[in-house]
Amino acid sequence: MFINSFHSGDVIYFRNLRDHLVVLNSAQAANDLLEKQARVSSDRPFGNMMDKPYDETWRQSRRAFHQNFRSEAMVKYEPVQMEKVHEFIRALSLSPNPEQLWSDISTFSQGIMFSSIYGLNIVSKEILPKAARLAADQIDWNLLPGNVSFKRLPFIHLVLSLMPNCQLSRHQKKIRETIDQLRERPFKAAMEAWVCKSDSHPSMVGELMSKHIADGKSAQEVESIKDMGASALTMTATASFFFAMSLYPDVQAKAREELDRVLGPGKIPRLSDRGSLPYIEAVYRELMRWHPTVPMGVPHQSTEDIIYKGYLIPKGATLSANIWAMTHDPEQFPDPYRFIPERHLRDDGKFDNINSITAYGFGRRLCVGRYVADTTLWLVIACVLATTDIYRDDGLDKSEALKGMDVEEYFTDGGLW
Ligand code: HEM
Repeated sequence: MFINSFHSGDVIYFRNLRDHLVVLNSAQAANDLLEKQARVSSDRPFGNMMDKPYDETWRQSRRAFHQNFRSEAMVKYEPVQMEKVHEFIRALSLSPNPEQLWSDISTFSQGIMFSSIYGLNIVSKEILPKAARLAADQIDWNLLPGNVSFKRLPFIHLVLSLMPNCQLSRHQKKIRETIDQLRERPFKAAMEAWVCKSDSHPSMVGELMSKHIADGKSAQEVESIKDMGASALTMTATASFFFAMSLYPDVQAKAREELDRVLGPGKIPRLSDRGSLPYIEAVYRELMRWHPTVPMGVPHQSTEDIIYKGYLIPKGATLSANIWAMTHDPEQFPDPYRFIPERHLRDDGKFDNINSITAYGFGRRLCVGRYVADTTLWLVIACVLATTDIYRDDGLDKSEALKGMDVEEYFTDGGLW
């Protein structure tokens, strides 16, 4: 039986134009459908900015990306990460005003990704940060269930090309231009820099190119990693961190106490200090829970009919994991709207593996950049807390900052901007 809409507690189904849309509201449903049924739920629906089909090209690029950015490979990027974090802290201390902060956060997040993926040292404080901000807006819009359903209408591309000035056509054009700025141009620049041997950082493009020259086989791998830039997400997470710290001065104070006690005052933390700084780790985990960067996940698509709890989820259905609902489940996280790092501290002093951080998604499509995002965010949190006092600049007493304030107003449906 196929029905037009159903709601089975943690799973919602509805139809938009020709799209079958399924929203998974619990970790259990996401686990049942995206992990256990990964063989038939790992495609991507056509039309959003991350719509790589589940095929051999995806497998190649995922393998290449994983080899370069798996947990054990992270150590080679630490010098670049530290250099960029230091630049960022210097920029904060030189121009500590809120307007400049957004630009510094964008430049920093882009800087790390462009160094480690492309081996490029970006100097522009204008074009790329602006493009990353635009991408964040567009990812926002693209990832909400149903927002790209119009792309499945027959002849829609022809119709849009005949109406270049309608709002939808202009929006699509803007997306193409942003992708060009963030993906194609840096890739070309990286290729040229590699040919000129001017690249001094270890980088993914550099390594793949060397491999390509050595075995003559991986040109397609090199080409395919163009799609692998998602630094807008690190950028929005970093911005959320500053926002959270401005609201929770008590968390800042506890974090600073731990840093001073364990490392000594004035010492800048390194990744090797991570295991001895549980409160900083808990701040990072809470940041990923409190405002997950992609609250509705990146949609998956079923490649076969799936029967779930007696309902038919048809082949081609879009499956969106409602990460927001999962990380705000009051049964699992009491008082879920408050930023409480202590909820992640356990008696045995251990933390779950980062693969279990819900914000990084599910199954075979789990964020492939999670280790680079994880180490970058940890470093920025630890280093900023060790050197910078973050507070609201609106004359409010720090302890009064939260009273009567609607925190959610500061966020869009998808990300932060
Ligand atoms: C705060 C940082 C980040 C968060 C919260 C995040 C989250 C996510 C999520 C939720 C997905 C979709 C998973 C799914 O389909 O279930 C994803 C996919 C992906 N992420 Fe991330 N991400 C972050 C940073 C990054 C970075 C820095 C990179 C690149 C260096 C990256 C590269 C990717 C790629 C390429 C995919 C698509 C994987 C695929 O389709 O196979 N991400 N990410």
